[in-house]
Amino acid sequence: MTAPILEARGLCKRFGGLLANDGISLSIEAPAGKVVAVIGPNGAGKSTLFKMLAGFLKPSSGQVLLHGQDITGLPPHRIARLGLVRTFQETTIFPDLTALEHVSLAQQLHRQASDLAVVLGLPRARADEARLAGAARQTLEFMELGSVADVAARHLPQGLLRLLGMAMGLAAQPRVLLLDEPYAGLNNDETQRAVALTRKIAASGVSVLLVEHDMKAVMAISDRIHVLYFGKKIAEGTPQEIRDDPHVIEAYLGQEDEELGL
Ligand SMILES: Nc1ncnc2c1ncn2[C@@H]1O[C@H](COP(=O)(O)OP(=O)(O)OP(=O)(O)O)[C@@H](O)[C@H]1O
Repeated sequence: MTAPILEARGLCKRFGGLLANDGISLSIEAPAGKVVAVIGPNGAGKSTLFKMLAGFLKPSSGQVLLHGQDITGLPPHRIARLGLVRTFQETTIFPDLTALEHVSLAQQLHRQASDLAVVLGLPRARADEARLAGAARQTLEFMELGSVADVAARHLPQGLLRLLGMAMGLAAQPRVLLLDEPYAGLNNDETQRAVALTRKIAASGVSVLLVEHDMKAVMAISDRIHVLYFGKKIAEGTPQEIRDDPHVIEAYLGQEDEELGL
């Protein structure tokens, strides 16, 4: 049997007296290219889970496995090199750099030539430079950002900045891409565009794990959904199963800012 693409086993995170994640287990099974969502009311522990998966927080206990390899507690850059990449947030975007420069920067994570070879201008490093420049443009084209490649980030609207963040994640050539609230703050058209591009990413063979409050988008895009509530996982299933789950409906009752799209 092949190992799951990504697996969390009994992840716990304690902040003082608060158990923000209480034994969370989930897995993304092969084949690659699925979209899996983690939902839950505010404070349920979704961001904490994501941070542990990507190495930004050390679990109090539990394990994270990527393609069967234990990556628990590794730093984010090592996890990214192994293929699990969390998208860049707007705070990682530099106003004066162009879209292309952002993707090129993100690629540095995965450059094959050693830094020394680059400094010495060795042929292998120069060949790498050319290959990377081509790949950066391709990534922008893939995300339908080709026409704004040379536009400074300060001139890009929110919807395109979000796509640029995804393009930067893709530049690291992930096998699993973690998207943290990819549609938050986007208008309807921007959300539809971002959802379509998320699908395109998954169709290209990259497994996508996302945390999102926009239930309409989550229900439309997810193959599988995991629901957190006060640090515990209370449900897992297809969008239809989640919509019909009485525990989930109960957890969401009284939430004013979120709807299950029932
Ligand atoms: N660094 C921290 N120190 C102390 N408590 C924290 C820390 N990070 C998160 N928490 C707490 O852990 C709980 C879970 O927070 P988390 O951000 O993971 O929830 P969430 O589901 O992502 O919420 P939201 O949907 O509002 O982003 C909350 O009660 C939060 O206040």
